[in-house]
Amino acid sequence: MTTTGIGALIEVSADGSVSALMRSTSEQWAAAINHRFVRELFAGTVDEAVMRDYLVQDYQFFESFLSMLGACVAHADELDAKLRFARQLGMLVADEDTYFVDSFVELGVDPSDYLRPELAAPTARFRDLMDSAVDSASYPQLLVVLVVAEWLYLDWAESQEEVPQRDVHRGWIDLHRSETFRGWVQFLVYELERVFPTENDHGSEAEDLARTWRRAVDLECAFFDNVYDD
Ligand SMILES: Cc1ncc(C[n+]2csc(CCO)c2C)c(N)n1
Repeated sequence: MTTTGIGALIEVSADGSVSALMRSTSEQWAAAINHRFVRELFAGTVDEAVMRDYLVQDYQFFESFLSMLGACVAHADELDAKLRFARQLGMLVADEDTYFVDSFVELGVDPSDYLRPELAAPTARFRDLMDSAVDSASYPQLLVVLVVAEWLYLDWAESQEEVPQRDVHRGWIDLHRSETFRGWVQFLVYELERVFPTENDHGSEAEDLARTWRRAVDLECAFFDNVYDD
């Protein structure tokens, strides 16, 4: 076992499939975890409208994300894994949803503004990608999207020590950098390595998964870029 450079908090086998996926997107990954939004979040200087916009769009992302976890309860190939996904769903309802709702109050965003907003293009594309993974009923496809979305967030949240003062900023960082969150990401990575199809048996399935991986990393960058675009 060894670690890669970026994503070093998580153990991956150096000659495994996940390591190869990681290498294929190292530049885009680095661009995402060092994004202006991340730097301003740590500094506590994110413009109020940018923070509002980001969280409103991310709440829409969150909805499809929950569907993916539900699909993993349905399609994981082992009982232990199903139980792990079910526990994560329960935790998200308690912690993540509470953060969103409290933050919308702090930022003065009404339910009418955050429940059915117009989707930005990256949000719509991300939702399409997640909804396709759900429709595929394929555990590896679901895992690829989950690993990118969760590992990349762990990576940026652990990238700096000092946290900002305000709840809305600090809370978003803290949600993604606990020991528990790291354990969850490690679980996802082990699962993806375990079920990843071997080239010989399923060459085209492996290519499909690699495509999904690259698309997810690109969309993470686009999701951050979008809040500065208008
Ligand atoms: C665009 C975007 N990508 C990834 C995440 C990460 N994420 C989604 S749900 C969740 C809860 C933890 O299991 C986390 C960390 C995000 N929020 N927004």
